[in-house]
Formats: sequence, structure tokens, C-alpha cells
Amino acid sequence: MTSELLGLTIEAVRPLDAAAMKLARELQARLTKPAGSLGELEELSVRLAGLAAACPPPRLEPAQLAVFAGDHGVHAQGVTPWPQEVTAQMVGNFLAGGAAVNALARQTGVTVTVVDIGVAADLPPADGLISAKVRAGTRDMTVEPAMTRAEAQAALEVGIQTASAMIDGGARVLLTGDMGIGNTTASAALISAFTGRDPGVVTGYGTGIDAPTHLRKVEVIRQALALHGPSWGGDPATDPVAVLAALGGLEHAGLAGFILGAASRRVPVILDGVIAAAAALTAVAIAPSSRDAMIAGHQSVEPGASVALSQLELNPLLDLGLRLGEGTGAVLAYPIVAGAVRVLHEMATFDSAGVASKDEQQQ
Ligand SMILES: O=C(O)c1ccc[n+]([C@@H]2O[C@H](COP(=O)([O-])O)[C@@H](O)[C@H]2O)c1
Ligand SMILES: Cc1cc2nc[nH]c2cc1C
Repeated sequence: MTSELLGLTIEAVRPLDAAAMKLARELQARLTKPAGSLGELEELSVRLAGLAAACPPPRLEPAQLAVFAGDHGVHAQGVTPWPQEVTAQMVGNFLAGGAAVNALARQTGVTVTVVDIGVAADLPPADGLISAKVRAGTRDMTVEPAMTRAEAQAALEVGIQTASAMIDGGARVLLTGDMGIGNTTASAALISAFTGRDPGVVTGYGTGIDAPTHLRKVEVIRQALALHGPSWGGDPATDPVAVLAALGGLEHAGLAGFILGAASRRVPVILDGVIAAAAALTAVAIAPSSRDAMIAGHQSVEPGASVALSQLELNPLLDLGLRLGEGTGAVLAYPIVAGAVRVLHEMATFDSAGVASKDEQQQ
């Protein structure tokens, strides 16, 4: 059973508009630069025109980042050295403006909002905090499904509603962020399930674990996949919400909804690291065309991120060796994405600037 909001959102996720893409390609060819010289920015601008069904597409301002925060029952399996309380403490840090993502967001002009979708501790109301707790942390995926289907759907809806509210408030681009001690374990489990790749290939070192902890982390993921995998019988696409409920975090569900919400409104969404990549695979399994609204902000150090992005056929814009999360890689990529659109609005054409084109010079 799919909830009404999720069903309507899935229906509204449509393919790119071919006519707007053609106009953007033609415009790119007339701008005062050698053809193709803006590299990946050119194809990106064409895709953004197709997404908006307009050429030029709207300028990507203002930009809103949502940091989905949640805790993880699998923390009990010793997959991370950090205590679970750090999730709530870092939320406090985001709200006070003292985290890396706050500094980088101030640098690039992005507004940061935190969504408490599943932090284990009670968080007092605060400016910049959306209190939408579905549950105080997930269950341990090695013992039982991390979420019930109803909880996974509720968290997907929180994500959709967050995207809608931000777009209604004027946002023209959304950015993903996450905070959740233990969430690289849930990310690797989701990535393994949705790509069919072995947990040994997609599991990384998260916040920084030693080799024995890494071995245990891979084993924990194998155990969860062995327990739940038979329920989707080798084909996760038949019931992606069941896969999400079994293995995911509340923040993965929120992020998947956020991505679907953006795609349904034809607004681009810049993905951060491995947690966003796992959520993106989930979103694509739910609504395949949502892929076209996604921009991979950066290449996380986590191996699962590369596996997920290559399955999604997304090229990360930056490769800075980041493995922090919070939305840091998305925030850093934002000026590049906004620049790709700005070029279409502001560059002169060969005609308007009186610059001879290559063909004219040859005549
Ligand atoms: O974004 C990434 O690719 C990324 C890679 C490694 C760690 N993280 C962050 O680190 C936390 C999870 O790490 P861990 O080791 O507790 O699973 C969580 O808060 C994530 O935001 C994030
Ligand atoms: C300190 C700290 C900051 C983080 N930011 C995102 N994930 C994090 C994990 C830790 C441990």
C-alpha cells in the first residue's frame, strides 16, 4: 500500500522536457566561447533546462539545505566508535551555527535547516529545526526490520513535505544533508541491496574505524541482508519501500522523500555523500525519472558512494576526499551548479557581442 501523498508525488515525477533541452543546446552553441569549452557545465545546463522545462531554466537562488538527523539501532552492534548521543549534540551544533556545514553554507549562500526525523534524544524547539520525529531511532536491522512499513512511509512523507515547504518558500534548488551516528552501516546495506554488490565492496570506514571494526561492520551488513533479503527475493525493485524499511535509517527515508519531492516539482537536488547516494538509489527504485533531478555534488571517500553513483550514472562534480556528511559536499558544489545556469542567463551570444564565430572566420 502506497500512501496518498507518496502516490501523488511518484505520479508527478516526469521525464526531462526534450524541447527545452534542444533550446539549451542551441543557446550553448551561440554563446561566446568555443563549442564544448565549458565542459560538464554545458551538459548540466541542458539537463537543468530539461528539468525546468524552460530555457533558460530559473536561476538557482535561493538554495536550501535540509540536514535529516536520525539514530540507528544497529549502533548496538559496535559498527562505529562514536556514542549515539553525538547525533543530538551535533544537531545542537548545527543550530548554533558551529559545524563545518554552517561555515561552508555561509561561504556559498545556502540556508541550513535541520530536520529531526529520528534522533533518539528529545530536542527542544529551536529556530532552524523542523521537529518531525517519526521514531526515536531505528531498530537493529540484524534482529528485525529497522522500521515498519508505516514508519518508512511516514519518514518518506516528512521528506516530501520538507521539499514542498522549501520550494513553496521560494527555494529554486535543494541540497541534501545528514547526521546520524551509525548511518554509514545503513547506507552500505541499502547500496548492497539496490546494486547487488557484495557488502565487502561497498562498506567503508565511516567516521574512521579500525580494521577489526570494519570486518565486523561488513559481517553485520551480511547478517542483515541474509535476514531480510529473502523477503524481496533478489529483486529490490519490486518493493523498494520494504528494502528501505528493513535496512535504512529514518534519515535515508526522509532524504529519499526529499529527493522525490524536489523531482516532482521539477527542482534540482544536489546530493551530498554516501548517505544521500543510498537514498538516491531508493528514490530511483521508487520513481525512476527522479534520477534526472539529481546532481552528485561530490565523490565521497566511502566506496559505496562510487558504486551507487555509477549505477545512477551520475558524475560527481568535486573530488576533495570529503567524508564528513552534513551536506558539506553539496554546499561546496552549489556555486558550480548555479554557475551552469547563470551562464545561460548572462553570457553574450556571438551575434549580440559582435564576436565572429568560428564558421564566419573560416569564410
Ligand atoms: O557523507 C559521507 O559520505 C560520510 C562518510 C562518512 C561519515 N559520514 C558521517 O558520519 C556519520 C556516520 O558515520 P559512522 O561511522 O558512525 O557510520 C554520519 O553523521 C555521517 O554524516 C558521512
Ligand atoms: C564529530 C562528528 C561530526 C559529524 N558530522 C557529521 N557526522 C559526524 C560525526 C561526528 C562524530
